Amino acid sequence: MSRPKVLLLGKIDHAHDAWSTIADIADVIKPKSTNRADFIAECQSGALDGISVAYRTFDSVSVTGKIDSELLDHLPKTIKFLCHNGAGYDQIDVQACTAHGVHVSNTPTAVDDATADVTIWLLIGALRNLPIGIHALRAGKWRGYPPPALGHDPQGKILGILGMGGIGRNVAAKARAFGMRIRYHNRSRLSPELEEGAEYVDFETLLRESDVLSLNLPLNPSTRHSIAAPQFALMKPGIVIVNTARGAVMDEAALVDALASGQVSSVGLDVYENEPEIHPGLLANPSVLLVPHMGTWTQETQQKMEEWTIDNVRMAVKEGKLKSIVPEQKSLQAA
Ligand SMILES: O=CC(=O)O
Repeated sequence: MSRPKVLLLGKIDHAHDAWSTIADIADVIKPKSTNRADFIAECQSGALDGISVAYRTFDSVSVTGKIDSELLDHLPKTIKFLCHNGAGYDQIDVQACTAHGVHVSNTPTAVDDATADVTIWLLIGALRNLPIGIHALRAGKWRGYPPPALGHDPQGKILGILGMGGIGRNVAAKARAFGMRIRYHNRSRLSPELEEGAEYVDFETLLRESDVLSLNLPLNPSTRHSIAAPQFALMKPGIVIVNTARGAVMDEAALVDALASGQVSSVGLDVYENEPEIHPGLLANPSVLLVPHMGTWTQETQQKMEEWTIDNVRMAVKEGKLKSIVPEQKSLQAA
């Protein structure tokens, strides 16, 4: 019997030992292409024929483009599993994968601590006006007393969390240590054990009453621009917003307007609507805290994410199922 074939889209940077175990159970194929047109031609040439499982990284989008219907039409019909290294899988059209019989996995839980840590860092930094101080110091404008804009303490403030999955709950746990009062909105209310005292509120109440809003929801067609001009208008004036989810869950141009009017006093952002481009209005604003998509950017977490993805590849090859199939496809896989 011929050996299973696994397609590697992107590269393994950390979990080399775990990846080497895949070579024991399957032939690994790496595409030669460096752009979508060539990749499609490579599929058409038959070079990838017979693959049943693919491992993909976030950066491999530069080779394949989005995993959409067009691409799936060109991939060999033998592909049944797509193992994505990352928590967010907005580069993948899951509906199209389902229609093509491809099951998709991501890396939940592996990213929770690192992403929540950066969320808290951005939250405290934005709340305390640290960017203004940092800019003043670097511009040689520090005269021995802090710049005039006073920050705010987190203690007693309402933190509204939009999206209470693993990352949202981890943010809540960490924010409690800073004395914040936690409220959340989610597609569905959590069990009391998962809520751990966080108060479930409707979306509008979350917007109207939060002092700080943390965006921790996945990006998909129904969450795109969840926060746009009408939502900014409902918010408590002077709110602080933190986004470590995906840029496009918020309308970046409307955010720039809300900052200019003072409706939003500051933001801490790890993600942007058109990465790696950043709206010039954000770059020009000294009171916003911006980092370049570094939520999971630690040695330990990158290693965990690769190992998690490799576990999915191994299960797909050996058992024909995934360790962490994405929620939209849960019903397609028997427990
Ligand atoms: O952005 C990081 C991830 O989706 O894992």
